[in-house]
Amino acid sequence: MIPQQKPSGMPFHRYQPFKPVDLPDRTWPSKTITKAPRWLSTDLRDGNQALIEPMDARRKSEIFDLLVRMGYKEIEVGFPAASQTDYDFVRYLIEEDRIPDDVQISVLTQAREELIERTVQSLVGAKRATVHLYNATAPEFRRVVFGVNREECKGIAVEGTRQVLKFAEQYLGDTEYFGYEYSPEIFIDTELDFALEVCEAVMDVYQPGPDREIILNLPATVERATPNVYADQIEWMSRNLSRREYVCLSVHPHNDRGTGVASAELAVMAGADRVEGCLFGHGERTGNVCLVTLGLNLFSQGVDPMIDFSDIDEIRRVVEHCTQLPVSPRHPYGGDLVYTAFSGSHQDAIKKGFHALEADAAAAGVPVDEYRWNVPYLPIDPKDVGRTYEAVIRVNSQSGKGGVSYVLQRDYSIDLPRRLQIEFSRVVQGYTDAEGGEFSGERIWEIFTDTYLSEGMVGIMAHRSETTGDGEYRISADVRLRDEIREISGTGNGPISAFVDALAGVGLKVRVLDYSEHALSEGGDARAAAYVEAEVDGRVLWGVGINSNITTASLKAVCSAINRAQS
Ligand SMILES: CC(=O)SCCNC(=O)CCNC(=O)[C@H](O)C(C)(C)COP(=O)(O)OP(=O)(O)OC[C@H]1O[C@@H](n2cnc3c(N)ncnc32)[C@H](O)[C@@H]1OP(=O)(O)O
Ligand SMILES: CC(C)C(=O)C(=O)O
Ligand SMILES: [Mg+2]
Repeated sequence: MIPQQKPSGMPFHRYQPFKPVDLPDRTWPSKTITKAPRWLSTDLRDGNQALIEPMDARRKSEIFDLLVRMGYKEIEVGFPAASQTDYDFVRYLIEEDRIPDDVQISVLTQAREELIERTVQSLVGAKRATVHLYNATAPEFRRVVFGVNREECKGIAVEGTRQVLKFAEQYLGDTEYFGYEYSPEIFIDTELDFALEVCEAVMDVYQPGPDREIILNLPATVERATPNVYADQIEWMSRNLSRREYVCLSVHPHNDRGTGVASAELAVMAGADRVEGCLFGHGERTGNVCLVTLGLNLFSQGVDPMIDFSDIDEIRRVVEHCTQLPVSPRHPYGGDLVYTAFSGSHQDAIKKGFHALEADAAAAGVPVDEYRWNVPYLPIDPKDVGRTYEAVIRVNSQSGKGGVSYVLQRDYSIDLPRRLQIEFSRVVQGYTDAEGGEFSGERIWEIFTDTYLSEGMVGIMAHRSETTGDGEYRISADVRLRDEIREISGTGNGPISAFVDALAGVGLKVRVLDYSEHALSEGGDARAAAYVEAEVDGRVLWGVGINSNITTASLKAVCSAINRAQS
């Protein structure tokens, strides 16, 4: 019988399900995103307001420069009426001419006259600037926070918009492009007809038109619904707003349910033109939607994100430094572990995938870096975001032969035959089980040399050989047998069989089952690795020899197999 789950005893009755939107002819589910939306980074505002230690001017400046370098063209730089630091930072950007001509900065304000005036004043001298005004419109906020009815709530937005225009006219005559953004905060919980009514009233004041767009930003201030509901809300607004061609419909998802990225993506499918978020998802509580994830999700679908993520570690370094918060090792695209496989079956598939990619690219005559990416378990090529392949395969107790042999090949050019891979991976498994944790390339090499290359009962000191007229191979060799040096000789059809014959003369019985070899390096000091699978005393095991002389390497491999049989 299937085990039965039991009631948790948790007070779930205190919560209500989110009401779906009645939109049976919704179109977004069959849409595909084919181009990047407009992005706005609010790292310096929403991101900053949620930090344990808000950024000082130097840190803000670092983030601003990073965003500009990455290609963000719309950047919310602060809440100037909040603090002197925020105000001064906006002034610094303008007065020190730090804002490129093609970057639109924006600043946020509550709909309160004195705050609006100070906010607009902070922008004096800016070539391009947007004032972003917000007021909460959801029923609970109208009732509890503001104590207003619908009409009064709409009045706050309308009056705030008038004041923005008044102060913009008073202070921003020299601004080449003045933009206006309005957010009905808590849009996600606002009755759709009311959100529409407020937005229309704001537009009636602002009068958007050709070359006078209005940004209507519809935030999931606290993400409370599944992403499909948010998408329905956005499609509904997009269909019902008047003057739609002059409206830039913007979304601002937070991540309370952990579905901020899905919400943003479905919202774009539903008609949103613009997305607000933060690098690595900083922002209030669980954060704003992550701009890195959104951008690289597009990239992974063959769509240009219009943002440069090619040095993801540098982006992460700056963000971690400025926010003083770490990025999770599991964070999509940027975390330390996201291009890493520890587990055996993943490593095996990745290793095969890399080989197939190289072979397919070569067959197509295309450089591998340009060839269509298709490697199991790796949604994008780590190199495309500036990572190397070094950290892709890492070894612990979950790893299999693929991982262990990949590391040996990558770090030491050792290309183990398949059955030796299996044998050695069991050896490594014994250590990982016993010691736990991750095993570095050096540690694996140490185990490899201890297992196959260390001295044992028998060792080869020197050898001489000749081929007779009838093709027979004769060898005489000086071997160390326990503590004695012995000269032994034998014949065969090659060095290995002749050596095996010679060993039989001193009572060491070996039957060679398989043999392979390869060069380890190129040039004058080239060394070779030889691998011998042998039956010794009824046991089948592998031996390895490494030497600059390939014959010596193969004789060492035979000795290695014998020594292993003694252990
Ligand atoms: C969803 C968001 O992220 S919104 C952005 C939130 N960010 C911030 O708040 C950071 C910056 N804010 C601040 O530094 C401060 O709030 C300040 C300086 C702007 C204002 O501070 P204070 O004047 O002390 O007001 P406080 O922050 O307590 O705001 C509450 C008052 O403003 C009103 N209010 C809040 N938001 C708004 C708004 N968007 N429009 C109009 N009034 C508002 C409240 O109803 C309340 O009024 P009351 O005092 O009459 O009850
Ligand atoms: C000010 C608004 C846009 C906001 O940050 C939110 O609603 O989350
Ligand atoms: Mg927000």
